[in-house]
Amino acid sequence: MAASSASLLSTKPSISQASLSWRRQLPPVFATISLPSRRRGGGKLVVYAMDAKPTVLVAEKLGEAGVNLLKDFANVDCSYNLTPEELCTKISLCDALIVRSGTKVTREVFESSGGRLKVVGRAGVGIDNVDLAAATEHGCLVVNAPTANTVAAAEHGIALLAAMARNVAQADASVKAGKWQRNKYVGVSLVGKTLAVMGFGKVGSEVARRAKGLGMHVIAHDPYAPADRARAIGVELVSFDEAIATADFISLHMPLTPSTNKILNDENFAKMKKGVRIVNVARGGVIDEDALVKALDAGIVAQAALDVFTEEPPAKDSKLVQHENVTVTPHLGASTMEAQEGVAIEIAEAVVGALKGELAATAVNAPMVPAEVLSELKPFVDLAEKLGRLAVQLVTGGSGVKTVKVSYASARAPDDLDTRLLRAMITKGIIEPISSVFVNLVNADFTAKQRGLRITEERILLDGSPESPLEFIQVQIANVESKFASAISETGEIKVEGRVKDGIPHLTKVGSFEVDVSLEGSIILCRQVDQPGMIGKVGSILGEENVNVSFMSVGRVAPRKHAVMAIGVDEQPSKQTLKRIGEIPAVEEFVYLKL
Ligand SMILES: NC(=O)C1=CN([C@@H]2O[C@H](COP(=O)(O)OP(=O)(O)OC[C@H]3O[C@@H](n4cnc5c(N)ncnc54)[C@H](O)[C@@H]3O)[C@@H](O)[C@H]2O)C=CC1
Ligand SMILES: O=C(O)C(=O)COP(=O)(O)O
Repeated sequence: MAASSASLLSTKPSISQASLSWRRQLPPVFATISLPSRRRGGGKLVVYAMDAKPTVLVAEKLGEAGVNLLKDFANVDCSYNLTPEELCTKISLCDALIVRSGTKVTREVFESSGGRLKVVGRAGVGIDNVDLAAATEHGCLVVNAPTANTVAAAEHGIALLAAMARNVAQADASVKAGKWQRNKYVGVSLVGKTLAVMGFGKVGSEVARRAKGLGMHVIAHDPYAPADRARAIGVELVSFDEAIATADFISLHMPLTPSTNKILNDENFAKMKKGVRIVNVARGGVIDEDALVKALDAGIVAQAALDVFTEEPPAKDSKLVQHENVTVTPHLGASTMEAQEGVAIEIAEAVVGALKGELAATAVNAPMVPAEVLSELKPFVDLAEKLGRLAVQLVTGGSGVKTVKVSYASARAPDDLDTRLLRAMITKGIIEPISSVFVNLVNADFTAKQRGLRITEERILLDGSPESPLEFIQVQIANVESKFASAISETGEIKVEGRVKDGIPHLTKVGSFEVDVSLEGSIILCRQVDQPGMIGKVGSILGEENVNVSFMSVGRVAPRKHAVMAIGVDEQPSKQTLKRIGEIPAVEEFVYLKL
């Protein structure tokens, strides 16, 4: 009697039963793929032998501990330096992909995966190299490892700050070239200088803390950071203009987004103090690199220390890289032994968890639902999908399935019930039976919007003890006709309602008829004139046709008037069986619904 359950990341059809996992069986063959690329001599790439385990492609160097964790659960293919074409070719055989900043996970990658790719793990923080919109549209979860390299990045920022101020890199090159230029490489002191930290998140605040230790006066700009967190480490949050105009040193720590793209540009360099020094361990794209070269040449910017570039690696003849007042490193911020081990474990755990169907705490493009909330909601997740499936199968015509109202009846306070998961599963239940797309937690809202399906949610507040998160869920589809007229409620919508009883989802209302049938197997709904012997008649037809009945319930308006009988069946009845049921004189209408 295990409840079959919806899969959070499942492809269609949902395979798993009694769990939230979605593992797919893979064909037990070797795959040999011709590569269009010139590299590897245009040869053939043997991908790997496959078994029932999922396959994880690790496309960039990942710490050993992480790879070992992955191997316990999956086939792991470590293939580095793939061309975009090679990546697109391989990806159709992979369930997960792990990258760092050096791999562009483009829309083509998702399109080439043919729906198999279920999770992209970014072994680090910045996800600007992953096309998130495409991932979401393809129902692919993106997870990152946001904490394990924070200190490494902050330490690298401080290393660059000090190295720049004291010309360490330039002086080193000069000594190695046989020179001894003590006067040329006189530096500037850090103590007492103002450092503006742009982006006061994890890395930015660690940089600020360390810079305070060096005796600097630290200010920060971050439109979204709480002032009390800054105050707690003695940092004042200021406006963007104030930060760049008053700083002796500027250290960049914001993500690359459309609003931070080239945020340091001609206009903003012009507002800076002459002789300002800039450190960038965030993303190259936050600086307009041509504008920086101009500002360096004009002496507005005295020096820059850069770990990141718009194009990586930058062109060999890049004026910026070659500039004598610029110190560069090849995107080393996260590259410490410790950080790489930490990041590898963090991402491997997140990817394995996602492949098991668990919700990742570091999901970038899906709601994060804490484990305890998830386990509480699990039977309702199943109920939600099944109600969606039932409701949509009752539709026969009208203006199309466009407006769905979901009501959640609960004694919990409204902000104590996270309905995103339930909404996603109702959407899955509604869309999948009538289309070829697959829907999961990641792409549910997107898919609904794309199909013009409007899902509104309302809460029905109940009195009583809020032990269970929900009493019942109602799904109503408006402006449609039903193939089972009795499913239309007094207000004109198709309406189904369900509850969870002993952990099993039950259908408890169809239109205005109360029924009670567990949502397992499939269901026959039958409206009849309420009279003795009906249960026996239908039951014996099903018995004669070898269809096992798991549940039967009758809901009636009043004795001897109309009743709706809900019959749970384990097997799909043949057309002949259904015809025989329809021919029972008292049966007014009936419908067979697949769960
Ligand atoms: N060079 C390297 O190897 C590494 C680079 N990074 C990069 O460092 C950056 C920061 O990483 P975390 O601190 O972990 O991220 P985070 O998300 O903790 O912090 C980013 C902060 O930037 C703020 N922000 C967003 N838009 C802003 C704007 N327009 N102006 C000012 N602040 C803004 C956010 O509110 C947030 O507080 C990211 O770009 C990340 O990719 C991180 C680790 C290693
Ligand atoms: O975590 C980040 O955002 C980084 O920039 C680190 O990049 P990496 O993993 O070293 O390629």
